[in-house]
Amino acid sequence: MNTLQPVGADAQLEIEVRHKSFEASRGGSIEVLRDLNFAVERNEFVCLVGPSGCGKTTTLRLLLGLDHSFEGRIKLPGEREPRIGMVFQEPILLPWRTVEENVRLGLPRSLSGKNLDHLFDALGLSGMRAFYPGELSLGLARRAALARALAIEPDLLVLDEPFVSLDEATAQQLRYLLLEIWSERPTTVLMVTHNLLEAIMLADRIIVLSPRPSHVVGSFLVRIPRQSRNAQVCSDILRSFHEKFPARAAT
Ligand SMILES: Nc1ncnc2c1ncn2[C@@H]1O[C@H](COP(=O)(O)OP(=O)(O)OP(=O)(O)O)[C@@H](O)[C@H]1O
Repeated sequence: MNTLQPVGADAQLEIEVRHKSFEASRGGSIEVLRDLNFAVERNEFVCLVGPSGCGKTTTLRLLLGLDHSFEGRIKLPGEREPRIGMVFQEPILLPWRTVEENVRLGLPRSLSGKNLDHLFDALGLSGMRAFYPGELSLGLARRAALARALAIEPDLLVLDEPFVSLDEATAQQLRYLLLEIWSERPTTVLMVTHNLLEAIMLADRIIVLSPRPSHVVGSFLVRIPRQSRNAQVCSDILRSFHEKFPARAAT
């Protein structure tokens, strides 16, 4: 059984899943996770990568409390009820509410009067606060979903391929925006991605999962400061990543 990945004493998030399976449609069960153990430090940005179908989204669903049928333990940040911001592949916005209303809906009472000018501005949404989701491109809808996740000042940000199926220029712009906002107010982030270069650009650490039943194969620390991670540096880091995870790097 592999142990928790060491992250120091300040672990904010601890995942210890002994076993998680689903009923298979043709009978029997599919074991998805077995002894999946890792921790994420306070304000650490961690990307989770692994082969398709290995259980990344399942892991996020367990930690979000959307699925309770598993053996193990999950420790979330904070002593009070943690505030968790989440962005999934599909930006789930209420179509009958404006962008601003969608963002404000999620605010806890203590932040209900919050001035959101800076956030909308930083995400390039200032002119679209009164728009309805149906009037937004996918890229803008993703920005609105990010705004909603960040507005609550989350203790934990959970991102499931938030930039997938965007054109590369839009995706890159959103990655920069995310980093800019996150640098102003760092928080603990767990993000699933298939894009290793994206993980290298954003993460402090990349956790690599095995095929099903999934466990942690290892971690890759991205030690170079983010401001120095230009295209050449990222491709050098990618080479080191592939050297460390030759076969398992496929995502
Ligand atoms: N509700 C469910 N019922 C049955 N099987 C499920 C259910 N949800 C997920 N699975 C199965 O569990 C496995 C893991 O799914 P999951 O979506 O977590 O993988 P993933 O690593 O996020 O995949 P991808 O990278 O392709 O998005 C898959 O084989 C999937 O078919």
